[in-house]
Amino acid sequence: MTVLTSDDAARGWLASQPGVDAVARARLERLVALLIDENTRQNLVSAGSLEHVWLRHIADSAQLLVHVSHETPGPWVDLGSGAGFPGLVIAALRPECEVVLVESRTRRIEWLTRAAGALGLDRVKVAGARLETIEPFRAGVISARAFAPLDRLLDLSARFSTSDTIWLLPKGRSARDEVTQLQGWSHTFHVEHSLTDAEAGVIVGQVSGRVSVKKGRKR
Ligand SMILES: C[S@@+](CC[C@H](N)C(=O)[O-])C[C@H]1O[C@@H](n2cnc3c(N)ncnc32)[C@H](O)[C@@H]1O
Repeated sequence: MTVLTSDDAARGWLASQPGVDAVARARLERLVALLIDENTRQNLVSAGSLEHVWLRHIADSAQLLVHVSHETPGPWVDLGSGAGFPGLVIAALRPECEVVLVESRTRRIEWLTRAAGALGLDRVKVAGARLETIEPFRAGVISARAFAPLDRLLDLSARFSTSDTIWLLPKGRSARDEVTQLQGWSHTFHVEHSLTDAEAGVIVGQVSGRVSVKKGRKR
């Protein structure tokens, strides 16, 4: 199991990924510079995490691409994008893919819009509203980092999912428990290990719909 433990290792890993050419790396460098600057004005990410920004935010986001193929159709919908993780990193690495960033806080909406513009990511759409109010559409991929527990995430966003939609959910240490305890959904979720944290997992899978849960049965 590979686990990256430093910014140097994270940058080396990124450079080795298919399709991550000099242009893509330059886009990520620019994103990091913009983030560090904006973080002096609003609290997008913790100051401590900026000391390891390539590991904690850039590689942590980019690792999701390992679980989809280049042909996986969009749009890629990132829920609760906040500072832009993972959504802006995905857009920077796959500029041809339509990426929808869902975010409700005004200053973060402004940041996401500005950053996407500065990076020339014209296939990024910032859906600046509460997720609950957004008209449903069919997502090719749904991602969400630090947004909501799995059961709530499904309740909020399954309306964007078809049985083909791939869900990619970086979940920290709770990943396995969240999948085990999930009830009421027919799904193929499993947990992949995180490349950036030995204790963390990424929930990967598809959802085919709700199922009824029988209550009160004892084995
Ligand atoms: C903890 S932050 C995580 C941000 C980012 N995904 C990351 O990992 O760095 C959660 C983000 O979700 C946004 N958010 C929370 N509830 C939301 C909702 N119902 N609709 C849209 N955005 C929401 C918050 O404003 C915040 O920016």
